[in-house]
Amino acid sequence: MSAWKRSESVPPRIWLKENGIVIRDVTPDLDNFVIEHMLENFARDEPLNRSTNLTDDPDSMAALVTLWNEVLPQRVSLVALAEGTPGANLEPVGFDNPPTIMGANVLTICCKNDKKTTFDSDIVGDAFQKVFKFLDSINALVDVYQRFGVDHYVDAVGLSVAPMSRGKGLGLLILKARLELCKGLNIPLTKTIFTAIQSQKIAAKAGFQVLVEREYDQLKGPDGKVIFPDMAPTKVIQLSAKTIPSVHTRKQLVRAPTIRMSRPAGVGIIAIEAYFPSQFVDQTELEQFDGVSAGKYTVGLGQARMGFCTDREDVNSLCLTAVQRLMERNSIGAEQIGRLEVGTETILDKSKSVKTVLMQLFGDNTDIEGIDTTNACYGGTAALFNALSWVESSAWDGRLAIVVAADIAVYATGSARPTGGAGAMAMLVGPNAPLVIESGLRASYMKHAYDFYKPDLNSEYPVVDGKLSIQCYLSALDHCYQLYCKKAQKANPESKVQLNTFDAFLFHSPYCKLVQKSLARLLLNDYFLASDEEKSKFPEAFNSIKNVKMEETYFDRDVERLVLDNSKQLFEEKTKPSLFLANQIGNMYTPSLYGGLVSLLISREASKLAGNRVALFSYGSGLASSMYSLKISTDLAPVQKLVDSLNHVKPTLEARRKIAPEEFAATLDAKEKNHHKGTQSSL
Ligand SMILES: CC(=O)CC(=O)SCCNC(=O)CCNC(=O)[C@H](O)C(C)(C)COP(=O)(O)OP(=O)(O)OC[C@H]1O[C@@H](n2cnc3c(N)ncnc32)[C@H](O)[C@@H]1OP(=O)(O)O
Ligand SMILES: CC(=O)SCCNC(=O)CCNC(=O)[C@H](O)C(C)(C)COP(=O)(O)OP(=O)(O)OC[C@H]1O[C@@H](n2cnc3c(N)ncnc32)[C@H](O)[C@@H]1OP(=O)(O)O
Repeated sequence: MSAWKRSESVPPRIWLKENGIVIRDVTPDLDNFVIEHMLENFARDEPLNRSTNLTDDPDSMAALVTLWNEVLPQRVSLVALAEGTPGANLEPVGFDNPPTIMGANVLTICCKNDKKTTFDSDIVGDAFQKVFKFLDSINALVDVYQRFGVDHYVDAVGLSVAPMSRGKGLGLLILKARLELCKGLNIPLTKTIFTAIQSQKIAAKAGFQVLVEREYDQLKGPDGKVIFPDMAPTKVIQLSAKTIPSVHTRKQLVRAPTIRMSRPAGVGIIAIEAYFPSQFVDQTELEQFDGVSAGKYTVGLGQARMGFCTDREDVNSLCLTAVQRLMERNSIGAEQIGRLEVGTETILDKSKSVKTVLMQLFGDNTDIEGIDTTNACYGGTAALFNALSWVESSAWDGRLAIVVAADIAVYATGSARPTGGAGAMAMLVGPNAPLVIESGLRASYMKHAYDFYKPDLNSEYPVVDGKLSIQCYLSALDHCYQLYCKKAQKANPESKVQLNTFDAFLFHSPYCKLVQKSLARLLLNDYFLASDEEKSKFPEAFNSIKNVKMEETYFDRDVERLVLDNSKQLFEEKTKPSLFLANQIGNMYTPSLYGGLVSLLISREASKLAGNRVALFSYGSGLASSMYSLKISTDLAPVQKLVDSLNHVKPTLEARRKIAPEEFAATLDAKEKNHHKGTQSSL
């Protein structure tokens, strides 16, 4: 039997929950129940067993029990239970509260250096021996270690669905759960000999590739007789395998020297949840109400609607809703979370963190690291970086992390008021993610500045120097982009990073017009970073800016117009789709950049997102900024799942209530009057 051992840092878990069915690990308390189920169903109905009348042979039945008893302690087998029945919530089962098993898949890990399995000949019955030897001969037809460049994989020692539950897609669900288990345990491949027509059909649906196929009626023994007669309706036996795309195989690891063996693979964002208030003010109506020229907010700032909170919501409630919905939508149990990070600049309490408020959602699981992180709009990114570092660290225990960025952005009356907003974005972080954060590629720029700050703790409103804030933002962008390009070039001298390197460029969005100017600013950077030969490929008009100094161009109208005109197409393709929520909700502060990510994900079909490389720029006044990048998985299924989980965003946004500017202003006045005057308990 294999020497492989499941790490104790991956506790027993539910791998899939769908249609009222839970597919979970087989824990020791379930072993005997699973064996009983397998004896009653698999031993009787599996075609080879049926053909050899295995159930009539007590020795063969005993051999099966021995086999299952040997592999179950590896703790990779799966059992399907109905939600709400004993064991479905991972609670222990016993003879007082026995589980009702709907299906099971006994699984084992095979390692390259394993000794060949042998069984005590005393207990090997004729039927078992016949089946076992035959399966061994099929296995010998292909060396999966060599073929897939792996040194271990998951194999099956019996798949069964109880007769009452057959014909409802449960077998496929079990195979899908097996793929989740492989991902969770970092196993790059699963292989199985599918002996029945039903299991061959579900294997094809789960994405298994047939490696070997033999027709039963052509398989004859030395006596010329068919070895397994009466196999109808099954005609063939298939040996099939499926690689787990987000788990790196040894071959892939050799090709990518930057990935250390000890790191979990594909660390990034697994799922994301968007929450925003259910009312908004229309920016055209706000222009009229504020008495400014028509178009100032809608064209000048590029904003259509601004979401805002009434006094029924605060940052705690925004975060509670976003985190709870993230967990529910993705069937994540409280026990699966080991770190929770909050990024916010909306301070309700000078000591108690929002994170501790969120602990109400985690029941008995009090072993959750993380706390709040604050620096203007940058806190969400700092929180994400913390979570990623934890997953890649020696402290990681195999559980997932949640990062939530949430803020209520409100300004005093005046030119900044139309640049408010509110919302929360919660992200599930872990290995084998569909959005993998690129490792070793981050550039930060941090500096002391008073462009936007909140010195008055009795007021929700910031003090803001509008012009300085724009200059700080654009200067931080220049520094981060240039450093990112430099670091990327150092890591890979053969490829130069430019705007065209990325399929999408996402920015923190204080207002959409600044983001358009920011993308244009990157074109200016590309020009200044270009060699003379590359510069000659830019439009001739760029010659006029050959000798200007970057730091003198923040408010230079001619330079701005030149780069804006020449980056229009790039903006439409790479950035505009990510401004959907920013345009409809406004500046959410910490969630703004992650609202950009959600907007990108809902802007096109999953097939057009798969494989995309995305750059992200995060900025928080004061100032802290970073540029980093992520790669969307080329495996369509997890990307599709992520995109599907965001189907609610557009309809929810459309269902918001429009509030007249008068009522919006009155709401903000009331909030201003009552700010920090309430009791200690959150609404
Ligand atoms: C807060 C953060 O999230 C951190 C950051 O990123 S800081 C960087 C951004 N800063 C902020 O968001 C701070 C808060 N907001 C503010 O202070 C202000 O809203 C602001 C500075 C952004 C704008 O203030 P303002 O005084 O209204 O600017 P103003 O220059 O008159 O108008 C803005 C734009 O609308 C245009 N405009 C004005 N009236 C217009 C009209 N009727 N039709 C079309 N456009 C019009 C202006 O030409 C200007 O465009 P350009 O920038 O291309 O010249
Ligand atoms: C790894 C191994 O152990 S391989 C051996 C598999 N295990 C066994 O044979 C044990 C006994 N059998 C079982 O427990 C179950 O039949 C399982 C686990 C194989 C499959 O269970 P379920 O998920 O309920 O399968 P279900 O009855 O829905 O059939 C799967 C597919 O086969 C098709 N199918 C069912 N019976 C037949 C048949 N007689 N002829 C052709 N196709 C059939 C079904 O239509 C379905 O295809 P569809 O989804 O395209 O409609």
